Amino acid sequence: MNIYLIGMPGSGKTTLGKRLAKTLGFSFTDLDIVLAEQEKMPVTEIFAQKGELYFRQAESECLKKTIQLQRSVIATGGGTPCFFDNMEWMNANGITIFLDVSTEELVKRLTINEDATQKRPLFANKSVQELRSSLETMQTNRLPHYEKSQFRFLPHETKPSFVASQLKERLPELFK
Ligand SMILES: Nc1ncnc2c1ncn2[C@@H]1O[C@H](COP(=O)(O)OP(=O)(O)OP(=O)(O)O)[C@@H](O)[C@H]1O
Ligand SMILES: O=C(O)C1=C[C@@H](O)[C@@H](O)[C@H](O)C1
Ligand SMILES: [Mg+2]
Repeated sequence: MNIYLIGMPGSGKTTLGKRLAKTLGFSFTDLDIVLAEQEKMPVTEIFAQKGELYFRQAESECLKKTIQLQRSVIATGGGTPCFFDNMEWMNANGITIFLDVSTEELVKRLTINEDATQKRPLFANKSVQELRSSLETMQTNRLPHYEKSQFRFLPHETKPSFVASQLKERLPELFK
């Protein structure tokens, strides 16, 4: 059984994912990294060279291959739950956790330094106002998908020990 972390870019999937994996004794997998390795180019390049449709199809295939993993905390891409049957598939095959972070908090996190903005292709080269506006639109469109997750945590609730205890309380059979 794998755990899928879901949420907007900057919502903390990688940060929590690595720590939660350690706490639970699971491995950690970053779907964007697996996809980049498979395609032999960074996700920014896949978008730029092959377009979004190609990216989304490859992403979905890559997601489904995670069925082969056991006991892994998987950070999904920000858009993963919003395409094809990905969200339903994750709910049917694993535990889904939505990291629910406000637009204002995302703006802060994504503008904290140049690196934070540039490494996220959907937001590079935007003013703070443009960034806020695209995050707002994106979040509104994506929320109906994210909300299908089985668990939802706000930023102050993402201490790995707390998340682990909530998972064990609701799904004790999985952690025996
Ligand atoms: N609970 C938290 N409270 C405050 N800051 C946080 C929290 N979790 C993560 N951060 C910070 O927010 C930023 C984004 O976190 P992270 O890279 O883990 O997000 P992500 O969801 O993996 O993003 P992406 O989808 O782009 O890979 C980092 O600077 C991280 O230190
Ligand atoms: O929010 C998104 O649509 C994306 C987020 C990243 O994790 C990558 O999966 C890619 O840059 C697309
Ligand atoms: Mg990440």
